[in-house]
Amino acid sequence: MVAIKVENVTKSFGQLDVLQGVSLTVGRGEVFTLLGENGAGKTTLINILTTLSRQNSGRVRILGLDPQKKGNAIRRQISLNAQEATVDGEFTGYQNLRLVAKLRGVKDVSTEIERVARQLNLTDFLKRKVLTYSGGMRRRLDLAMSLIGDPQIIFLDEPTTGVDPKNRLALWQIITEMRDDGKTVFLTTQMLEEADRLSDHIAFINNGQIVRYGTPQEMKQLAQEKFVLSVQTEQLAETKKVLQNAKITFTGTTELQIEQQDAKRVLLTLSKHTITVLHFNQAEKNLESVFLDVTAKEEK
Ligand SMILES: Nc1ncnc2c1ncn2[C@@H]1O[C@H](COP(=O)(O)OP(=O)(O)OP(=O)(O)O)[C@@H](O)[C@H]1O
Repeated sequence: MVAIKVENVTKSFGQLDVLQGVSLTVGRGEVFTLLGENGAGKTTLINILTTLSRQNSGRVRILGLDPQKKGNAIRRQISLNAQEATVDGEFTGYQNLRLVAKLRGVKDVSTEIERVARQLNLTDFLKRKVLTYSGGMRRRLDLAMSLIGDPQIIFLDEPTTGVDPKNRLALWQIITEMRDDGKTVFLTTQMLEEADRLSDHIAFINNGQIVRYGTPQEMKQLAQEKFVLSVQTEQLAETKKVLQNAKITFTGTTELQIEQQDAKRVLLTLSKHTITVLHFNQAEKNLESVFLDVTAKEEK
């Protein structure tokens, strides 16, 4: 079952072509993560999917519905947790939740508030003004507001930005529970570890297009093979010079990352210069290397 279908969507702001033919499909009940550099167009796409903005061309379906024609029906079934927390500091947690519950037309408001407050561990704080909440508590309240009214798709735009590691782990747990509960979660994040841990599928957006798509495992397999070289500290400066002279590219400062195709040449060159190699191992593949590969290739 498909929750979100996007086909060839374009969006420009004046001369700026932000989305240049984006296509993607998100299945029901999955956590889907959109990754991309700052300004890549993630929020622009979320705004289109959540009926806040319209594409210039292309086709969008949310739960089979066209946002341009069935905006109200879609808004009843989705929620958006935008980058800035939308909670009102002068209200108590309970009042914030009640406001959203009323706006969403929830029938049994207090039962619904109890349900989401329990889910997000907020029950003890509901009577306090939000002004007195810590940042992490505000974020949890903000997430609780997204769960009111039992939406089928939850859009989370960088939900853990500015959240400390302990609360981040708690939010990750909540996102996993949302998925286990059958919800579809559309996530954007700058944190590659977050994408890796939570997602069923990941898409990279670059230059207005989806340039990679797959499971976290598949994405990591796409990373280029690299080798990590370490030499004695006193030979490090000389090693770098020797590699530069041999026109072998590397990254890193103490441990040097080398492209797979240069591996043999590195060992030959270093042995000619009697440089002692301490380690020369295959680098661990992670999402960061895919991200850097993608952006570097596009820049080239
Ligand atoms: N309403 C607008 N008018 C003009 N330009 C806009 C508008 N909204 C977004 N942009 C531009 O479109 C580009 C994409 O912005 P968007 O907010 O979608 O990026 P993003 O991937 O969400 O970035 P970030 O990771 O920094 O949140 C940026 O260059 C931004 O300045």
